[in-house]
Amino acid sequence: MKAFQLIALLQEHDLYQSNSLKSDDVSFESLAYDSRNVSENGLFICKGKNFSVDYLKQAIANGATSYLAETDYSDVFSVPGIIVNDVRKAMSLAAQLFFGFPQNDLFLIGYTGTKGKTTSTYFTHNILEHAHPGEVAMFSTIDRIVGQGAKNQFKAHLTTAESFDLFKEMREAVDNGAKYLVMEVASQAYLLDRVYGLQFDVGIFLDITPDHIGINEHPNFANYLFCKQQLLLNSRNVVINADTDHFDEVLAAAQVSTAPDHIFTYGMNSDSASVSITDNQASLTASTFNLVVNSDNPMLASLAQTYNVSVPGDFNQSNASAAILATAIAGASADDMQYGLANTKVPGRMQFTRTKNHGTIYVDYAHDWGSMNALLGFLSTQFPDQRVIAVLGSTGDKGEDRREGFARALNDFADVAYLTADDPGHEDPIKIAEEIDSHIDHSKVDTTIVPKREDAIRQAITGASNTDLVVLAGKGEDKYQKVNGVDTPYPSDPVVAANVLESLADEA
Ligand SMILES: CC(=O)N[C@H]1[C@@H](OP(=O)(O)OP(=O)(O)OC[C@H]2O[C@@H](n3ccc(=O)[nH]c3=O)[C@H](O)[C@@H]2O)O[C@H](CO)[C@@H](O)[C@@H]1O[C@H](C)C(=O)N[C@@H](C)C(=O)N[C@H](CCC(=O)O)C(=O)O
Ligand SMILES: Nc1ncnc2c1ncn2[C@@H]1O[C@H](COP(=O)(O)OP(=O)(O)OP(=O)(O)O)[C@@H](O)[C@H]1O
Repeated sequence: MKAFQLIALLQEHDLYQSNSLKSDDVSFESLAYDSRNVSENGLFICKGKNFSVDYLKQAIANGATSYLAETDYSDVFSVPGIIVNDVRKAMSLAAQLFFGFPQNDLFLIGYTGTKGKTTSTYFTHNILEHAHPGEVAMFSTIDRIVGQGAKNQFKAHLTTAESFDLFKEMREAVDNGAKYLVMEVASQAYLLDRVYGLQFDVGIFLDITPDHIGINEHPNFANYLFCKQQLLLNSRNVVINADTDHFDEVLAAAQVSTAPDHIFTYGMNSDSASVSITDNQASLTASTFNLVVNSDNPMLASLAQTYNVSVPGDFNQSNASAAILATAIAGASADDMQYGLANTKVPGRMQFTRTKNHGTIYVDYAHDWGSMNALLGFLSTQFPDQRVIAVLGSTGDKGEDRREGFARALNDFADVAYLTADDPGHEDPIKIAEEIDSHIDHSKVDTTIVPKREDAIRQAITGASNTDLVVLAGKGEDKYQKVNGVDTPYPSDPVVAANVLESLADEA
């Protein structure tokens, strides 16, 4: 990457301020935002609220020959700098340039929403993989897929990676033959300019409920909604859930930059949506629905079919419909969609085990009011004769208002609750459980506080009869508990449940 190319790009975006390079013809052979990862002849990016000049010092010692920053450090270091007025935006552009604009070789699908991003991303990946085997990359909260084989699949650190990592992984995917990329776009991605300058072929808005508001996240709900809407403003085609809260505002935001024939909507029994979900039938382990096409757009005509979804929950029919529209725009057939939806499992999302004597056990990632309400509401309304037994906690150090929300969902839909630890952080898990408990209506919910999660799961499963629905909520397949700033090893909910069933001689 030549310095003059970067400077020209920064100027185009009104980000450039000055430089102290001897010549703008110099090249950089590496780029890094972490001083520990700098290599020879590198450009080091100084960013972040915890940034310290010591990192720049270390970067120089490790081979940085220049830096990109909002602050001019020429009175401290002799190494020259490129000074900009917004280093996060500049980092995204530098990464795109350094990795050769990999997005230009990809059909790019992005999902935003408080809930359903990971599930819809998995659905989309599997539909497109059926249509184009080996050509579909996926960046989800759980994992990244940048090519074939185990070496090209790895765990994710963030839902949406820092721009540098994002474009690096995109480059790897393109070099491995990817032509499609489906990714989750967290609201923080726009808050922190991780996807600055990126144009999506399809941007999908799944839903919004208050969450992710607080220190290190969004200052208020208006900012959370604003950031989510940015995906629509940066997408050529837009798909919106007609049943989402704030639908009118979301649609109005999309209409600012997208022509009406590139805006698609879906909803439950909604005549005004482009496609509507009808005749939905749910079992404990799967569901089926029909899609009715209300639009005269010929691209949608073949979507009027029956679809089977192998991840239970009526909310997953909504996620499936989003994936159907997104992949239709990408050129997939109804056959690809039917195959993909019927053959997708999502780790830690509505993962179920049917036992012989202790009911059906669900491991699910629900960890805020919106998801808990959808999950418990689905089970208790669809299967009103079966008891719902929930095991849950609430994370420490953040989202305190989730605690009251969990109690509300339990009051509305649960019969029995075991309140326990879920990433307590620097807080006492018993105090968190007591806070949830203080909002519970004990005439409706039989509640027990059990500090250790393994014990809570054991008690819940042991006490369940063969018609009960046992929900282990919040941690999915996580193999750790965050305690006092440390990821403390934890076997994971599915493993704990399997061990309990083994000891009860009640494996499915
Ligand atoms: C608030 C926030 O998003 N912070 C992210 C951000 O931190 P930051 O830019 O403030 O960086 P920092 O941690 O203050 O460090 C300053 C800089 O010094 C560098 N450094 C640090 C140490 C050193 O020795 N040398 C060095 O150069 C760091 O690499 C960094 O560039 O950049 C870091 C990586 O560069 C991220 O790890 C970090 O995510 C934190 C861990 C986080 O938890 N973020 C959450 C809120 C988040 O982004 N969540 C979303 C949404 C999830 C959802 O929808 O559910 C996500 O996309 O995951
Ligand atoms: N459309 C939906 N509406 C409400 N709840 C949902 C929906 N889809 C999934 N859920 C619930 O939310 C949980 C998380 O789902 P998923 O991982 O797909 O969403 P996400 O947006 O990636 O979540 P997060 O941001 O918490 O990682 C599920 O385990 C389920 O309980």
